[in-house]
Amino acid sequence: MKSTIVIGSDHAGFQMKKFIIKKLEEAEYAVEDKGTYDESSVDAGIYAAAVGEAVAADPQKRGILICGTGIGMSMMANKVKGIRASLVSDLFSAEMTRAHNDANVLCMGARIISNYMAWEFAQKWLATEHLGGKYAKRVQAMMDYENRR
Ligand SMILES: O=C(CO)[C@H](O)[C@H](O)[C@H](O)COP(=O)(O)O
Repeated sequence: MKSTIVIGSDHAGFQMKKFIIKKLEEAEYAVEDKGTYDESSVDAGIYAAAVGEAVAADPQKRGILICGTGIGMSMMANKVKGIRASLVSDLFSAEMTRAHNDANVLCMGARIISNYMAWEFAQKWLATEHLGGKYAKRVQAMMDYENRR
């Protein structure tokens, strides 16, 4: 069964988010949209936290966050315990952030890449499994550090 995708954006990412939701639904993913719901100016962190908390609460879910650059979204999402959010603007990183880093949230910048690039990266990210082995040990070390703090 396909993962449920929890998605969020600020005003700068709103149009790209609409495009990605349509593509996800066409690809038969269940989508939970945490907002924002129009192009009025908002603070991205609210939506990053909402998506991060939903993904942290359910390991079956994956998150996608879109703002102007993806930077603020990734910073905020990574403050949620259990979240490994990656800012991606190329296909290789989209693959590696799953294969090596087991990222559970994908962040992209609507002022950096096109809608079609974002969908290519999202598809690659969703289709790639974590490789486990030495990479799982490294991810676990990261999570152990988070849990000790
Ligand atoms: O990093 C960001 C959010 O935390 C963004 O790139 C925002 O989308 C960007 O800062 C929004 O800028 P605006 O001038 O308010 O449109």
